[in-house]
Parts: sequence; structure tokens; C-alpha cells
Amino acid sequence: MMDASVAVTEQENVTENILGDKKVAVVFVLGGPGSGKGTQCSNIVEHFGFTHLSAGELLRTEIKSGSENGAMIDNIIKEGRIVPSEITIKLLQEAMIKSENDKFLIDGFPRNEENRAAFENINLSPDFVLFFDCSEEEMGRRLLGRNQGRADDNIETIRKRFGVFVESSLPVVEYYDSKGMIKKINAAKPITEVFEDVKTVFQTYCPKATQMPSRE
Ligand SMILES: Nc1ncnc2c1ncn2[C@@H]1O[C@H](COP(=O)(O)OP(=O)(O)OP(=O)(O)O)[C@@H](O)[C@H]1O
Ligand SMILES: Nc1ccn([C@@H]2O[C@H](COP(=O)(O)O)[C@@H](O)[C@H]2O)c(=O)n1
Ligand SMILES: [Mg+2]
Repeated sequence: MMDASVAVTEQENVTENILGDKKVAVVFVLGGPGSGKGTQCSNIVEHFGFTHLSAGELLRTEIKSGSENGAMIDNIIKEGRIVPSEITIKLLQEAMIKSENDKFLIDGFPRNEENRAAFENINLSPDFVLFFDCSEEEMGRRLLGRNQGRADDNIETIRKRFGVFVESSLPVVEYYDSKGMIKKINAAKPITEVFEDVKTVFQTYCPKATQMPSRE
């Protein structure tokens, strides 16, 4: 597998996101369980031409593939804990290299400080970080109504996931906030209204090249 490497433009001293043989743009999509990350990522893909990589979905696919790590990942997800970063980063890196696209929404990653450091260690960094802000009460209602057969959509695991979010994931959001990289979205509104705010962020912060022609 090809390694990510950093290319520093000599004249400008700018660090670029180089992965294999392409320059990539990355947007992290963070928020509590049930805040609507996956829902909004589908809309962003359609309007802005990104490829959506959900860390949770990649891990669930790994379980189904019969991988040697499958049982361990399955247990961790059922307990609402975080899978060791080397597993998740490898899945994300492989998916980005395999893709023909060069712009990625990375949903549900980094979930803790170890995840964040793992991404930094492959010499990639996000252009910005979308953060979906929503109350636990509303997120819990959404998760219990999701009905997608997920092993972690039960009240016991949901409580644990909320705990992990506060303990481990919010500090990562605070880290990016301290760097001025967070674009905070009020995710408690209806889906279409949330997307209006998301659209404004992408129209404002994405390079022109990453915007698709409007189909409206
Ligand atoms: N703004 C919204 N208002 C009401 N329901 C929503 C909203 N956004 C998403 N939902 C619904 O809430 C549920 C959870 O949404 P989604 O799967 O997008 O969340 P998520 O942040 O990806 O959660 P997870 O971290 O568990 O993967 C889904 O059933 C979705 O249809
Ligand atoms: N960086 C990550 C992301 C997810 N997980 C595990 O998967 C579960 C489901 O994730 P969703 O984003 O689909 O909600 C999550 O609760 C974790 O157990 C992870 O370990 N690391
Ligand atoms: Mg999701």
C-alpha cells in the first residue's frame, strides 16, 4: 500500500495533503451519536461531489467481511467504545487511495485524541471540521427511531456512546476549535434547514474546484 507523504511547496512553504499520487481535500464531520452526520453527508455528496467515508460504516463492513479483527470490533461497537486507531486509520487510508475522487468527507473520525494523532501521523490534515451540535435528548430520540438494525441502537449502548462522546470526542472538537477550524451547525433543526446551513459553509469554505454545478 502506498504511504501518505507530505509535499512542501518550496516557494510558499505550504504543507499539502498528498496521499499516494494525489492531492486530497478532507473535511471531518463530527457530532454526537444521532446528530445527523450520515444524513447530511449524503446531501453534501450530492451537491458538492465529495466521497463520504463513515468510519463506523467501514468498521461495520470489516466485521461483515470476516476479518480477523471482526469479533473484536463487533464487541467494541456493542459496548460503544472506540476501536484502536491503527485499524480505523488503515480502513480510511485504503478507502481514500482506492477512490478516484480527491475530496473526502470523513464522518465520525477522529473520535478521540488517539484517532486525531493517527491521522496527523499519516501527514494529512482536514481543511475544516463540521460539527453538528444537538442535545442528548434529541439525539437519543433519533437513534431509538432509526430502525436500521444497528447493534448499538439500544438504550444501554446509546448511554455509553453519549458518555464516550463527552469524555473523548468533545475534547477533539475543542482542539480544532482552538485552531479556528470548527464550523458549528445547529443540528437540532429539521433536516432541510440543517442542510441550508451546511450549504452555506461549503459554498463559503470549499475551493471553487470542489463545487458541483447547481442542478436547481
Ligand atoms: N435534523 C434531523 N431531524 C430529525 N431527524 C433526523 C435529523 N437528521 C437525521 N435524522 C434522523 O436521525 C437518525 C440518525 O441520523 P444519522 O444516522 O444521520 O446520525 P449520525 O450522526 O450519523 O449517527 P451515528 O453517529 O449513530 O452514525 C436517522 O434516522 C435520521 O433519519
Ligand atoms: N472513529 C471511530 C468511529 C466509530 N467507531 C465505532 O463505531 C461505532 C459506530 O460509529 P458511527 O459513527 O457509525 O456512529 C462507534 O460507536 C464506535 O464504537 C470507532 O471506534 N471509531
Ligand atoms: Mg452515522
